[in-house]
Amino acid sequence: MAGRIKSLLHRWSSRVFSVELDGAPFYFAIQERHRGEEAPRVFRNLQSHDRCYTLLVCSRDRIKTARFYGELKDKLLRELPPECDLSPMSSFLPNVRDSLIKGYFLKDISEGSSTVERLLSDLTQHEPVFVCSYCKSDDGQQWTQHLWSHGESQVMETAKKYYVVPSETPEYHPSTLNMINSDVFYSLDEACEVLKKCGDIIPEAMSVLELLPSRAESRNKPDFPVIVIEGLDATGKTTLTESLRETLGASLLRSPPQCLSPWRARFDQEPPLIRRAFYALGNYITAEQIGQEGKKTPVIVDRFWHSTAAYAIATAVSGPVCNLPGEGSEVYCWPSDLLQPSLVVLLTLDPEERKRRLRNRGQGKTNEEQELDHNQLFRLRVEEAYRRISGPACVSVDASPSADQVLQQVLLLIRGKCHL
Ligand SMILES: Nc1ncnc2c1ncn2[C@@H]1O[C@H](COP(=O)(O)OP(=O)(O)O)[C@@H](O)[C@H]1O
Ligand SMILES: Nc1ccn([C@H]2C[C@H](O)[C@@H](COP(=O)(O)OP(=O)(O)O)O2)c(=O)n1
Repeated sequence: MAGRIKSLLHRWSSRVFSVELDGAPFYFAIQERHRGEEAPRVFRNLQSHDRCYTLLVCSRDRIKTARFYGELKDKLLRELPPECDLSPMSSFLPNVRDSLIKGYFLKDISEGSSTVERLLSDLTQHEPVFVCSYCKSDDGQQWTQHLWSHGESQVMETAKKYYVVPSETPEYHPSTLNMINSDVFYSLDEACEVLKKCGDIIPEAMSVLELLPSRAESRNKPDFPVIVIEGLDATGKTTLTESLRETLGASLLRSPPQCLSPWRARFDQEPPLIRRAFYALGNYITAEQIGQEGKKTPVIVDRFWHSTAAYAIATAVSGPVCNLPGEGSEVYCWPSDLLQPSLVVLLTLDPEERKRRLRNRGQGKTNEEQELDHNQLFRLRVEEAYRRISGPACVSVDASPSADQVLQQVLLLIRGKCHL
């Protein structure tokens, strides 16, 4: 049996299930004996004839799993009767790294069960999906969970029923358990491995790999200072980086680099695992260019690893800032094989002023940038993740004064730190 499937079933009864309803997670666990606990929140208000299912996506191939997770949602929305409700869910072993398995929680309040059950049964036989169904116990108070048999692994546990009980909010938000090398990459090799494995399904991945430096550690340590400018969209990075280039006679680079532009939209459609590996590789290509340019002049860089990591972390976690990995977590550490800039400046801006600048500029935005607009919590998570990244940490600069005042402020910082 494949490793991931084995680990799913091994300690099955130690797993916690998290269902996200209206943006808030509800946790439940399973146990063999009926101990009289009340039913978890997600099951209250349900009638005996309502049917609930969890669908967990898990296979030995993590690329396939990541892609199928997205495809499954489209398939379910297309094929399920309209009386079905679908919410994101996950299952994990509390505080155990890489134990998170993502899936969907399905509530079916339609009259007949056959369409849904046929669809789910078909999925368990042919796709990397594990299905559990839930029934009200004989006394009408408790809910029980049954794991369905599965085509790939011939699960033997199906006869066993478990009682469903509420579970406490875990110490670490479940999404943080699988973050390292799935959402954020800490070496060129780890990110490359993901793209290599996608080569046969995404031919563009091979073109990206061809652009990569052969080795990560910069063979060309820059002689001149390297200054990175970070910040959310419309905080003034383009305006500032261009002024810095002129004032300092510097080279201006960006991440992702220009040479990746033809493929960016393609990778933006992919699930986080693949998309984040693409952006991570962009930083290594930019680092190579910094090495070249930094022999001749100071280098200004418009976005770099802070952006890659902050957006990835903030997207992987949902809810308020307290769900982020704690300050000082290894998640925020700079990759040891990536060139370290001399200074990283984070432009900060009041959300209303940022919106005004966005409106004035009036260009198209990435989905993530649109998300920043109408999802205040997401914006707060990105900003906080930026601040928590270390090695080098960023220095915040208020970007609300005039463009010239911001430039002067940043020049002061550069002169203080980089002896220019
Ligand atoms: N300090 C500033 N004060 C007022 N407007 C600014 C300032 N800096 C930039 N802008 C304007 O705000 C908009 C967004 O700036 P831009 O440099 O394109 O941001 P980014 O590159 O971070 O997306 C542009 O229309 C720009 O002219
Ligand atoms: N070095 C980088 C740069 C951007 N990204 C990702 C993070 C966000 O999803 C987008 C933001 O990029 P976008 O092009 O919208 O930003 P600008 O308009 O250049 O300010 O790209 C990244 O992961 N790594």
